[in-house]
Amino acid sequence: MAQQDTPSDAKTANGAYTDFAKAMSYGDYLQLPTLLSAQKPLSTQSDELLFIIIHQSTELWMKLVLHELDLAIAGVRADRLQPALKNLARVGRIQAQMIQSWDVLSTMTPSEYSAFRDSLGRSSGFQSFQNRRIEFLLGNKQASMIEPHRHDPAVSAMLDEALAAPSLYDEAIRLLARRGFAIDADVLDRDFRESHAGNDSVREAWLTIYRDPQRWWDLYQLAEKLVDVDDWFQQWRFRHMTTVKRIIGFKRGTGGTAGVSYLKKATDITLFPELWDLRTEL
Ligand code: HEM
Ligand SMILES: N[C@@H](CC(=O)c1ccccc1NC=O)C(=O)O
Repeated sequence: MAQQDTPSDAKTANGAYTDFAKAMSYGDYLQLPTLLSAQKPLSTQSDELLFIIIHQSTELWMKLVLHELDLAIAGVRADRLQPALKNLARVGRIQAQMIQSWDVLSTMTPSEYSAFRDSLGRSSGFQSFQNRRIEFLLGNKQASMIEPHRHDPAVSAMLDEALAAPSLYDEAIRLLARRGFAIDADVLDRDFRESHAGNDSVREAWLTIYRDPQRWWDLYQLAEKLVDVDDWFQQWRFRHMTTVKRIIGFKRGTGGTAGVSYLKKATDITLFPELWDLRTEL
């Protein structure tokens, strides 16, 4: 009987196994039937498949970004900086992929997109709950962004929790305090539902670190990883805005915002303000 559960050792000429009636195959492990049946264009326009795949692959990368950011936040909180730096380095490489994917999408012309845009209804990336959780973990907090998710209790609970929790940068600032830097009490104990506003005591701490990197090497490395993430996030937002401009011009967004002007405003967002400010003073 056990013998029936054992796959045969039948092989091709180059030694590859061929019997997957009983053994786990590549497609089994990766759930490919599920993954590859999730692309359901609503129109007959052939470019809609590109549109769906770009979004789905970005959402998969976002899933990994969230996984790595959760680990990085927990690592900084527990004073385990080296593993957290590794998580952040990986986030950076994923962001590079996400930025690169705008070039693939830009092969779609306005004529091609307008042929299926109507079938998107009110759906929009504005309603990406993974993107919103990433923004919250990185400290860009806006409670109203949870409203489009109120119809989904599980998603809104997840976003409520992320909104109320200290961000990656809040944890980095708490670490500075644990290392002996004089950080204002109202920065350490604040309402985390709001975005962090630039603060002199935090800027002074980072300045001290950048003036003597050798002495503060791990904090200096953390700061540069944070700047990488902020820089690449800004680049992603910028490419989103320019790609949208070339595909829909200045039309309103399906999500209800003014469109390009909304996205352009978002390119000004700075997640870790003191880390940018210190460069002028150094
Ligand atoms: C033809 C391509 C695209 C167009 C025309 C487009 C257009 C827009 C517009 C106009 C908005 C503003 C909200 C609205 O009113 O709809 C928006 C938001 C958004 N889009 Fe796209 N988008 C495109 C591709 C993508 C892709 C590939 C992603 C990747 C997942 C994406 C993710 C987002 C996100 C996360 C937001 C929310 C941004 C924020 O609130 O800060 N978009 N998009
Ligand atoms: N907001 C876009 C529509 C859009 O791009 C979209 C629609 C459904 C799912 C994801 C989308 N991507 C990003 O916003 C538009 O106004 O054309």
